[in-house]
Amino acid sequence: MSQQADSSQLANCDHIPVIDLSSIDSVSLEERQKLARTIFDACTQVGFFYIKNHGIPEELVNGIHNAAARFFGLPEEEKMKYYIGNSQKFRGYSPIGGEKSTGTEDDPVPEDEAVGVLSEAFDIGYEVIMDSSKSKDAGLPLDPYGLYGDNQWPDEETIAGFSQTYVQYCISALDLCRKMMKIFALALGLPETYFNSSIQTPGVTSRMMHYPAQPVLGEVQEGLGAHTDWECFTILSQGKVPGLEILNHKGDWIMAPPIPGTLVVNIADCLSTWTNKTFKSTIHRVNNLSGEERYSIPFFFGVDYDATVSVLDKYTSSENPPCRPPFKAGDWVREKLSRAYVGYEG
Ligand SMILES: O=C(O)CCC(=O)C(=O)O
Ligand SMILES: [Fe+2]
Repeated sequence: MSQQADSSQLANCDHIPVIDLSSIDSVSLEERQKLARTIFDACTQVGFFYIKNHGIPEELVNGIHNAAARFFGLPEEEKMKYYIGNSQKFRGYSPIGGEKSTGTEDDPVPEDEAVGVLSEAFDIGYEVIMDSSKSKDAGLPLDPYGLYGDNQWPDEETIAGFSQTYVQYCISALDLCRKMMKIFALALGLPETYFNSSIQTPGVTSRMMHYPAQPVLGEVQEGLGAHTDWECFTILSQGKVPGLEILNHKGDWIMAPPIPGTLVVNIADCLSTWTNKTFKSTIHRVNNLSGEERYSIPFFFGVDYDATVSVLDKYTSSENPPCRPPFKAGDWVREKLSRAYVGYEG
């Protein structure tokens, strides 16, 4: 992996910075620009950073972790009522071994060698009620990519308050993501509103994940194989148990252990593409060697599925042509999802 990955997928560091987001809402442009410069450095050197003072209330973070532990604690046949294979939009429960390591673009795992991962997941996608910028009766856009809607929520009798808890978390996370897109625009020397027209009905997904403890690195399946994320960026709440690692340019896996009061942000493929890979979409994986159960909640923020992701002119030159031709975000995400599960293509 480390030999083949291009440098835009490798962190150029030995540690992951912690960034204080207190000034994200500052009325002072100067303060916001200062924050944007710090974020630019983290995105171009590491592709990962912790955020503190991020504005997602602690009780929502604790609530979503409790909901995840309750969901994964259900008997297998109960969880399978929400099996992802019932959905044409990649929404629902994927059992242990149900997802496979697909590798990265530069180093894909061949289809016949892909191994099921040692984790189980429950996946949801964008709903209008998760979006504080929308009225309750706003509709979803036309969806040629088959990715909006159709969440399979467990009913109240199975887990009381589950969907409300998850939706509340998503509202708060989505608000934060919209603010982050403004700071990213500023960091790239663009107007803060640059991405606004592309995040009207953003391609948001989130999942709860459960990683059972694995005894020894390399002797059993990985919790989650080496990969990059596909959307614009991810906000990850990883509870109290370590397991996440990122790959650096020396080929070392750097631990990204939980830091109380913080969340982890990582840049993903679409935002990396916009910047002609100036922002790193860094390779990461999960191995839970802690001896404890690990739960995490990634929140993947993407642009509208119908938005075009296209390398910004300012990041190209005759020596540095666009890394990819323009593409629709929905095409990109659906293609990746269709390869991620064992025996299921959506
Ligand atoms: O569980 C984690 O810490 C990371 C999960 C992750 O990388 C993913 O779901 O893409
Ligand atoms: Fe990831």
